[in-house]
Amino acid sequence: MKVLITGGAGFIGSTIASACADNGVESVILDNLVTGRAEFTDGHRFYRGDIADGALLDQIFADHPEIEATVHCAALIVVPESVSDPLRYWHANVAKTIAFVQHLLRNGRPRLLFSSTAAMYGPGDDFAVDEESAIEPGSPYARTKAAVEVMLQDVAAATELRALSLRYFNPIGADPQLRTGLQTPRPTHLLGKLIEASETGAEFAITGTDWPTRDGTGIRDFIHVWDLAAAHLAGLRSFDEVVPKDGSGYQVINLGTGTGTTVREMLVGYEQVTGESLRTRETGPRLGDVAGAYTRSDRARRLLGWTPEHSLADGIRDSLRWAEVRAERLG
Ligand SMILES: NC(=O)c1ccc[n+]([C@@H]2O[C@H](COP(=O)([O-])OP(=O)(O)OC[C@H]3O[C@@H](n4cnc5c(N)ncnc54)[C@H](O)[C@@H]3O)[C@@H](O)[C@H]2O)c1
Ligand SMILES: O=c1ccn([C@@H]2O[C@H](COP(=O)(O)OP(=O)(O)O[C@H]3O[C@H](CO)[C@@H](O)[C@H](O)[C@H]3O)[C@@H](O)[C@H]2O)c(=O)[nH]1
Repeated sequence: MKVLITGGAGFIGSTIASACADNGVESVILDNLVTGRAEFTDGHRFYRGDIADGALLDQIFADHPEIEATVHCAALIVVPESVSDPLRYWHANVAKTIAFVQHLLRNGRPRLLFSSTAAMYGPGDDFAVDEESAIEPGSPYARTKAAVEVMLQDVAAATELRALSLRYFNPIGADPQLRTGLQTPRPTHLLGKLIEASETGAEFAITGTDWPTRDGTGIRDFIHVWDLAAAHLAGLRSFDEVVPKDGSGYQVINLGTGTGTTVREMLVGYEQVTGESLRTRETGPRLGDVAGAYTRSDRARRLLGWTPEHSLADGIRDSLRWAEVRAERLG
């Protein structure tokens, strides 16, 4: 099998490409390198360019008529940036994805897996959400993802397009073989900040201690990126059963572990893995922060036959291993 991966030079897309390679699925990567790294495409066929470039897409499909499906990871993903520059996000994530879908249909490529986000769920009573839970995206970034989902559903109902939206919870870790990982040197997410605190000896700030969670701190569902990649492989292999030709042409699946982990629990987990004790301080929540969510859905298991195999400790360990080699790998 051969697949097109947009955003395959980024964190998640490159991990999916590695998982595909390990399982006999060939990847063709399309990425404009706005945040991605050319090094991450090593070993794969790589086209540097934009998802909205119709002539380039026609060329790719002419060069690779065997491409059976597309994994669409390309997007801008920084939440605060989406607040300060929403037009850039709507253009990059929505307008360009509309153009991209037009190019797919023109080239007769109806199968699409879309990288969506659990950040679009509204706050539930107990933080556990399934695919039918209320969609209340809290940022322009999450709204662009929700808008693309609605667009895909409409287009799938009227054309040959068939789309599977995969709503990721919070990815951590790296490819266990460390071929790729998170490319940013100064990540702002929880685990990145824990690693930074242990590297620099600075205090780790617990941002938000008044949420209605079991210990007052934010709660998330941390999913190992290698498990996420495995779910895409399962989605590619079972695509025609999961999104059958004779149905609505659209399906959505949560990709999380089903376990909620609070910030304090993550801190304890980190200290257990490293044997370190971090200095901490407590502050108010970050701008735009939410209490958080974890999945309670078994749809991924039922439809994809997929269950996550990596523990929280595995994710912490692989993030640490990648942090050690990142600079030397990326220069
Ligand atoms: N990382 C997360 O926490 C998270 C959570 C939920 C969903 N997602 C989604 O997963 C996908 C991948 O995220 P990531 O963490 O790997 O981000 P990333 O920034 O590492 O990867 C995105 C890739 O897309 C490329 N790209 C962006 N716009 C493009 C365009 N117009 N044409 C071609 N290439 C383009 C970038 O160069 C980059 O390589 C995104 O769609 C994101 O919204 C990520
Ligand atoms: O130094 C820190 C960093 C984070 N947190 C807390 O940790 C929790 C999780 O934060 P983070 O790891 O940033 O996850 P999210 O808030 O869910 O946001 C991330 O995950 C989203 C969904 O995957 C993406 O859309 C965002 O871009 C990405 O920042 C929150 O309660 C934060 O307040 C701290 O206490 N201290």
